[in-house]
Amino acid sequence: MTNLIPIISQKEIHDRVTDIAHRISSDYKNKDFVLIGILKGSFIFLSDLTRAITIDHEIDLVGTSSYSGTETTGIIEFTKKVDLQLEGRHIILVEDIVDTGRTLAALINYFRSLNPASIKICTLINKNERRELTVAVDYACFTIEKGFIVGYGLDYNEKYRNLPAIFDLQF
Ligand SMILES: O=P(O)(O)OC[C@H]1O[C@H](OP(=O)(O)OP(=O)(O)O)[C@H](O)[C@@H]1O
Ligand code: HPA
Ligand SMILES: [Mg+2]
Repeated sequence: MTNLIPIISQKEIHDRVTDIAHRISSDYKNKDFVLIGILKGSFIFLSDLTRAITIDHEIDLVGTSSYSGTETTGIIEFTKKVDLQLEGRHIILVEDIVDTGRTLAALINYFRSLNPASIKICTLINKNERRELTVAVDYACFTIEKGFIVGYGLDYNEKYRNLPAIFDLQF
């Protein structure tokens, strides 16, 4: 038996995503920058974030996968690489959640090798309880201590991504 406990409403998500989009719009004024969504989990956050940013930017997507159930396998598989040329450009990696930090640590290594002008991290949820690797998060909509989170793009074994709000999945 699992239970879905509501923790963040659609209105709270909308308000925070709008705030972060405005901060990015101000920080990147007159800069050439690319939002890079990390699939699959970021697809809903990315689509709301990009539409709330008020200045020109481009979008690319990278895919990684490492979770089985609620645990990381520790192996970050790349399921899709980027298409755009990123050398000399400012990039913002857009995540749904930073948990152990392993996915972002692997991605930062990959993106550094492409010689961008800068790399920043934007996440919907920054979750501290299981952090193993230090990741400098530049923009976080929500910081939470613990739980396994689903909805608004986040899944448990590929389910619940379609839920419009954010829930703690309890077992
Ligand atoms: O900080 P970590 O412990 O590495 O966890 C965070 C990563 O795990 C999830 O991806 P997942 O591998 O489940 O792929 P998905 O986005 O397709 O669900 C999530 O979307 C993040 O990318
Ligand atoms: O709490 C989580 N929920 C969904 N996917 C995840 N991937 C890492 N942590 C999580
Ligand atoms: Mg997942």
